[in-house]
Amino acid sequence: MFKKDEDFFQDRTISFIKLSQLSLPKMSNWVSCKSKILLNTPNFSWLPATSQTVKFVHGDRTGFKQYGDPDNAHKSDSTNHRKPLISLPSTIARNRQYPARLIRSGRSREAMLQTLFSRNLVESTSKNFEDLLVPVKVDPIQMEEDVKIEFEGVEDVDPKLMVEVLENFRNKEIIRELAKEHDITERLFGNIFRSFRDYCLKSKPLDPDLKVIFSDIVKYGHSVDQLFVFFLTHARKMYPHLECMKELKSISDLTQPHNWYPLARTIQRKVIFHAGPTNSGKTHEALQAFKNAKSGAFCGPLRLLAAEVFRRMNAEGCPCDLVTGDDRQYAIDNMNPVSHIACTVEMLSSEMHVDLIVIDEIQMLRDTQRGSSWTRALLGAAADEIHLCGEKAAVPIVKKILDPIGEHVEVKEYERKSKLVVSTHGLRALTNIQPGDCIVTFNKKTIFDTVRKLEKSGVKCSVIYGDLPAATKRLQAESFNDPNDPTKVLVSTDAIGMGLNLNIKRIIFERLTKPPFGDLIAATHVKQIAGRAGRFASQYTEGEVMTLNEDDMCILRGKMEEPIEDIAQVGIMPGFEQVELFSHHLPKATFVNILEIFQSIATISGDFFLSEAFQNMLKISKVLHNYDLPLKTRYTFCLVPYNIGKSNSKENLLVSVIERYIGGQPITANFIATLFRWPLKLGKNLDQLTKLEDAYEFFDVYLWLSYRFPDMFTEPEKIRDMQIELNKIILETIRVIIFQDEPKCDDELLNNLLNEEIPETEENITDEIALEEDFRIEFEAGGVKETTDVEVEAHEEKESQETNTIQNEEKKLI
Ligand SMILES: Nc1ncnc2c1ncn2[C@@H]1O[C@H](COP(=O)(O)OP(=O)(O)OP(=O)(O)O)[C@@H](O)[C@H]1O
Repeated sequence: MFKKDEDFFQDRTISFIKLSQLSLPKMSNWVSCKSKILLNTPNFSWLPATSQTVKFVHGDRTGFKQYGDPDNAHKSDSTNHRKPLISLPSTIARNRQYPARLIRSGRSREAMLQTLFSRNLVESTSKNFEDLLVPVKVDPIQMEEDVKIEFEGVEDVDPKLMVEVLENFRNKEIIRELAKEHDITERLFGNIFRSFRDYCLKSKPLDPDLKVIFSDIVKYGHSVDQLFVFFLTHARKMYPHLECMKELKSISDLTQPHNWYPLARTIQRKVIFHAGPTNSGKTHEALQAFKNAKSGAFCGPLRLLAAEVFRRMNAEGCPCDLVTGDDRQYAIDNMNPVSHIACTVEMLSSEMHVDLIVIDEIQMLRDTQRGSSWTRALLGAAADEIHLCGEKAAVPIVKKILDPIGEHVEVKEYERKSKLVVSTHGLRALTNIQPGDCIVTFNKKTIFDTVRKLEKSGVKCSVIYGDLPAATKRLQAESFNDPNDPTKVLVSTDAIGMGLNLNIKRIIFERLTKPPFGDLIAATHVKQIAGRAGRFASQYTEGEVMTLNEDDMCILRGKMEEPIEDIAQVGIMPGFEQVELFSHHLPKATFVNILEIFQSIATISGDFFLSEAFQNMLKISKVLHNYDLPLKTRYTFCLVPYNIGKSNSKENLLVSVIERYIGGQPITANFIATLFRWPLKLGKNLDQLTKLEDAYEFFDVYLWLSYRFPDMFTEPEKIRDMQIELNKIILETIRVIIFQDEPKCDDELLNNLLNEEIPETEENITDEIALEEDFRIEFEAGGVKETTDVEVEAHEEKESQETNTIQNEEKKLI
């Protein structure tokens, strides 16, 4: 923002909704006439550098005239004596993913999350430590009359005096401090004291040592402090963890993860960081070193990428095996492993010493779900030479993490090999699509809507999105890449963002927001996706990036210019050894309890965060809670890459498999076929397609388990055959949906729920009218068109009906 702009805001204390580099004033500072949004300021010199892309319009109430040179717009304004009119970027205004009312009220994303938390839609992740401790009941002694005689000789103390003594004990400051030193927190102290008092007052007889202490305190004025030893013994019976708190804290100390990898710590590793933007040849360079090494491992972020390296290495005369969670392929055979492997990062063993290891897309360290796998690979890779490839933003954190080990990081910087330009305009209409275009959206329904429109006008498309089986993705990518294939356009989610080499000429963002909260996508993400255009050595050597809607171009420019912030924290996850040690110290605790206690007392330094994968592990551990399984088996099952989320059917599938496992019966392909009522039928809509994809995902889970429990998951080959069959069904279903059926998948439930009521203040209503106006510009296959007032009313009517439906759904849910 310009200096003068800051002054402007300081004068007027206006608050902002920050949209990347484009800062808009709070909606209350925009006023609307019926069909336009006016900026309620005397001038608009405040607009930030990216403002040249904001559409400046002025004129009458119905027309939208655009100034070619917005920098001079204020001059026009001064001559015209009219307030300037600005249309909001349509990503914000048109996109219902970003709840309009929240934008209008200036409420933050945090506020949205709070709403979700308060509705229990998002689970709170970590519990208070004390909430997790289940006290063991310590009952007062109740002995038979004849046994009591043995203890006679020590005088009974008057219970009233005992109460007094206990009260003094409880209220003494030094006692509290002593308790704290033994890890007895205030809250535990209260619980323990109540139980201890009951024990002292109700035990018949009270054990003689304790009786003597009470007697001495009452008769001879001894200090109540003498009770502490008995209190502590009682506390440790109630809360066994108090006896090993030091050990538990030390096991859950995650501040020095480099010490978890003894083999890597015996090697003086040479670390080379290939840093640069996408398509700068980083991976290519690292792969040259990989090929020339005597032995090596390549760790990629995706199965597809690992498989690509596996194929490429073998084709280039470097024998290489493939190891992913659910697949193994060999240059020779499984009895003769070769010295090079390509694997997914999760599969890298820290107990295998090789000459050289490549860790691709190292910036994934910051990923909330999978980041811990990169941290593990970075610290645990047992090789003489480590090659890291990724964004420059990861260099400082990598150096910081490796510093305590004394490892120096040599940084090699790269420039993008081919040109990538941000277009001067948006695509405006699907009719302007060209061969080599890739439309990127973040919603499956939009993918199919878009493909249907394109196919209707004779444009053949490939489709790629995250849930699509890897094999289907590969086939779709191959069709798009093949110059002899009629498929010329790709419609995809951000699933293309990493590693895949695709023959893309232009990346076209359908929108720049991402479900479920409708956040604007981060600059790093935008650049990563945009970088797929114009790959070096591909069919298109120059790439271009644009948005579908003209109005979103300003945001895109801002994102492409935004510097990428250095990574501040990386993911971390405890290993089996730590969980095992915990369970050794807390033999009576359940596995769920062990994980929860671990999470609550774990110490993590500022450079790390506990991976969200830990939450998934916790979720699966709750599903397995009632089943009797050895610790290691339970732990392995909990690591299964299966995001059960809130899906009952996914949970039931897992339970069926576990029950059979516990019953000692092998989990055969036949059993799986029965579970799914195989053969599966062709789907006709998005819901049915999702079910087919879920089935494919479960087959992947089977394959994953078959490598861990080969004696029980006995028929991986048959499952692979079923996957091939299922892949055909999925491809055919996609075709059916595109050509015949209307998708029936509703918009994200969460988004609907986010459109919660906000008090209808005058300010909000004004803003609402203003925003609705912007919905008038809608993208259609025929291009940008202006809507008439009648259409606007019809649109408003529809919106209001939708709101009622949403509110009814909300009520039902609540
Ligand atoms: N020196 C080179 N000679 C031939 N081809 C190259 C060379 N450098 C890069 N390439 C090719 O250019 C494409 C992009 O290179 P590469 O994948 O190494 O880039 P990158 O910087 O790792 O990008 P990303 O981070 O997006 O994966 C690949 O197809 C690669 O094979």
